[in-house]
Amino acid sequence: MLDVRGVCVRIGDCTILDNISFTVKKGEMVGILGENGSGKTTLLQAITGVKSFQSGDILFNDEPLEKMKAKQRARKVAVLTQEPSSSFHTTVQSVVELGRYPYLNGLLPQLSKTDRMMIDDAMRETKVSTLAHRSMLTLSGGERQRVWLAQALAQAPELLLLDEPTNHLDLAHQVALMDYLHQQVKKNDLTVVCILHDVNLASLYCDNVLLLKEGNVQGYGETQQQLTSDKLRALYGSAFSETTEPYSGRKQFSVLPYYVDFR
Ligand SMILES: Nc1ncnc2c1ncn2[C@@H]1O[C@H](COP(=O)(O)OP(=O)(O)OP(=O)(O)O)[C@@H](O)[C@H]1O
Repeated sequence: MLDVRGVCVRIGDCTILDNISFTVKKGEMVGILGENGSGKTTLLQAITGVKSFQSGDILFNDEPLEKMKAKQRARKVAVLTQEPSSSFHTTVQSVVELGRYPYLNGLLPQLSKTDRMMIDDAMRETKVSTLAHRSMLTLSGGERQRVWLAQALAQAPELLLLDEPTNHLDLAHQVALMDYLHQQVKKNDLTVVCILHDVNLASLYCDNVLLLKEGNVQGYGETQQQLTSDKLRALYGSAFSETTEPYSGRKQFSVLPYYVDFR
């Protein structure tokens, strides 16, 4: 489905991404992990065409993404960025409705019954229906985050790219969001590529993880194989202890404070 081949991004003399390659299959959930400044957002921006890359290819179902027309691409790929602009006085309902824009045609486009149904579904799933008539300016950070997610879901993409989607969310909403995405991946074959700072959420939910360090791939593959305390130490420069979550059998990590002698 998504094939990133040898992508390099340079800004001035600086190499931000160096020869990045990985493949994501339909119906997979992939986490991108790495320290601040390692190039995670730049990679998502290269995939969405916001940032140009100097070499390499990014293919979606064997077609170069950058050659697709904007509307065609928006029907296939939706993006939830880290800080979507929200400094305007518009209602939650209108923001989510914009998710259907790639499907509208004509000079005076009208939402169809299907469009309305998809908007309602997305708002219900993200629990923002009761906020429909509120101005975006009056929402909390977590509520706003859920509205942007509703917009991305209303777009009904095949591939959903998320930059730190659990940012601003409390623990219950983080798990609810990840549960929902996981369900969409497993039941509806949605493909998700998701930047996460929470290694434990990545371990619980992602099929594969991509480990990025200073613009290079440190590892890519099955989550439980990639996530080890040694690899995390190399990735983040901090020590981690490892346990197994008894119900899912998945690894969980604690970052160790300096006063713990872990050697
Ligand atoms: N326009 C630019 N000019 C110069 N450097 C840039 C530019 N855009 C990004 N960078 C640098 O590229 C590097 C990667 O940035 P990026 O935002 O992709 O990191 P990230 O892994 O998403 O970080 P974070 O976890 O902090 O969000 C950083 O060092 C950043 O300062």
